Amino acid sequence: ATISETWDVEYIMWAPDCQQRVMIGINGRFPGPNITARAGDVINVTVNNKMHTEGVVIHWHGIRQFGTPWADGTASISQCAINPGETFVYSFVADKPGTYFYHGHFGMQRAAGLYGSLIIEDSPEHPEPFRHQYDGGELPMLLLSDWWHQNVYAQAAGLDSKDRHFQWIGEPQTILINGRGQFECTLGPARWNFEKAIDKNIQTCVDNQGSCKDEERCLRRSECGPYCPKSQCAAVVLDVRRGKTYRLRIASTTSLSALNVKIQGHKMTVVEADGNHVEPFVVDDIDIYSGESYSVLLKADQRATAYWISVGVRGRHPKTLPALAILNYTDAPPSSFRWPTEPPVTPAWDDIKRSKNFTYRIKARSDTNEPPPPAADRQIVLLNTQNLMNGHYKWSINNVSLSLPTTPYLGAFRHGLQHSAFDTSGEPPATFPEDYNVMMPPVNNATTVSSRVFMLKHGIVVDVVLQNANMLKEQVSETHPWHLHGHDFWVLGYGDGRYDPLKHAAALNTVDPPLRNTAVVFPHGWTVLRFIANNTGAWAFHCHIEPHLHMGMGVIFIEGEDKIRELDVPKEAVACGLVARTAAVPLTPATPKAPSPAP
Ligand SMILES: O=C1O[C@H]([C@@H](O)CO)C(O)=C1O
Repeated sequence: ATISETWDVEYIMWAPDCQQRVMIGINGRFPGPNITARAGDVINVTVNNKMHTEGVVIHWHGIRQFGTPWADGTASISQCAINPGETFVYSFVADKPGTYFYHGHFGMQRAAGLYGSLIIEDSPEHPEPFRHQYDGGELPMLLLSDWWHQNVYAQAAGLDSKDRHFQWIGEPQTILINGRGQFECTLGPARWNFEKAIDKNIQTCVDNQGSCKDEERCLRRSECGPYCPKSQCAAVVLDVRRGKTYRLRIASTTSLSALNVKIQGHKMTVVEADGNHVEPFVVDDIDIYSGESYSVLLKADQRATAYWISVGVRGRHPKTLPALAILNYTDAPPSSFRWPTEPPVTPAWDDIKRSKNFTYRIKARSDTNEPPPPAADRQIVLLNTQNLMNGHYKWSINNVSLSLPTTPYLGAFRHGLQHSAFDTSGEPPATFPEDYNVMMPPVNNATTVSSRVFMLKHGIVVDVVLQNANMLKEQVSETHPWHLHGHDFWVLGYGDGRYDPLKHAAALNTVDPPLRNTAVVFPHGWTVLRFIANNTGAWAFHCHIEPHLHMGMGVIFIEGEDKIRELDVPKEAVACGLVARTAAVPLTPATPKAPSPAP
């Protein structure tokens, strides 16, 4: 089947946390439309850029884009930003079942609200082994994000400013669940919604479109600031029936925050991560980093009443209240209703040991496991450091901070213009000095910026060692979730301190490592990944923290250079910069070739 959507991307006034701001919406709403497809379907999304003053692209996070690298939606990498007033059609195959989302990938547009959920259901050709284990069906997916009152243009300007004018974005004002949160208000609006959930006689003040029907009544009911006029911030309610088991999809598109999801009185069985099956394991709560997704099985096996779902910040000193949603047993007799006491408390933000325990437990599912190739053809070591360049804060990889060219890499390689489009003086470094101490601030904190790329021969097996380090300040190192475009990778292992192949290589897991598209590197630690470079294209690999990518925390892989020259890249994907001015070969017509299935 073919799923077709037409989207107008535009600035909208919206109140995601009960306070109205300008956001980037799709078809007049935030978050954008939910897309549901079946594995093997073709998804066509026509994007009209209705913003007057900036370009836009949409990235389909977790979709590998085999044969359609120009549809990956990364500005300056896989395509030109769609100009104001212009249209671009994304057409790609929903290659495998799983929990995904989409988001803007130009500037900091994701943090401005440009995102939505993308669910790919299984099919006879791509069955999910746990599909018969949830007799209650699926609950609405929870897409988690964080929200700032300062707009992203101010955030970017602050990050770009020099010396003492540098402004870090700080902690978010509000955590959002499906684009809804309650600023500085833990229980008010959530509690109102809670009453509504357990007593269907209390009429909602919100119509199906999310606008206000009865402003006055809702204002009276609100316990925490003006609520109903901003009914866009009403808490999410998940309805269940006692005795049934449900599938709950959870994904995080946060700009910064690592989160933890805890459902009062209930355990969860983790079965899927980033569209891959994991060996089922039972938890009280789950950690989720930006860029990750999970499916959990949830059995409604408690007393029939209503329960809180808390989403709290981990990994950074929180200044943000946990977000709340409600798990509501619809078969609760009114007489059995009891206010849940307090929402459950998510684990301490700095209990890194607990975070590691959770992450280390994730393994490939034993009955569908496809282990990685036993060895790699190439190893790339990526040291992550915070640096200063002429007074500007940067994040660097082996002392090189990524700066994107104006001509997208894919277009430059397709048309043989790479030597004029960006720095082809060689690859960026694939290692760092022996004597670098990852436990200490950099001795020399200067860095360089560059648009250089790693060139990967088609089909080779690549190992990446992500090496974390101390920041500019002593005794501080942060967690970074790294996301790879165009691929899943096997996560072979994690460890503390500096990765030493002599000591650690033998202990890497090549038996049942999980396949993922996002993996964290813990403070002062390392993570080793393996992937097969079998997808011709230009792919970003970067920290999924929006301000960190903005500050240069990423690298580019060019795969199958000669095969890129043969790709039928649609003209409108890359007709900007040098390609528009000097394309040496004729641009192919605007009709994209039908996307090909995964190899
Ligand atoms: O890039 C970052 O900058 C700040 C801080 O190091 C400087 O204010 C922070 O926490 C980051 O992750």
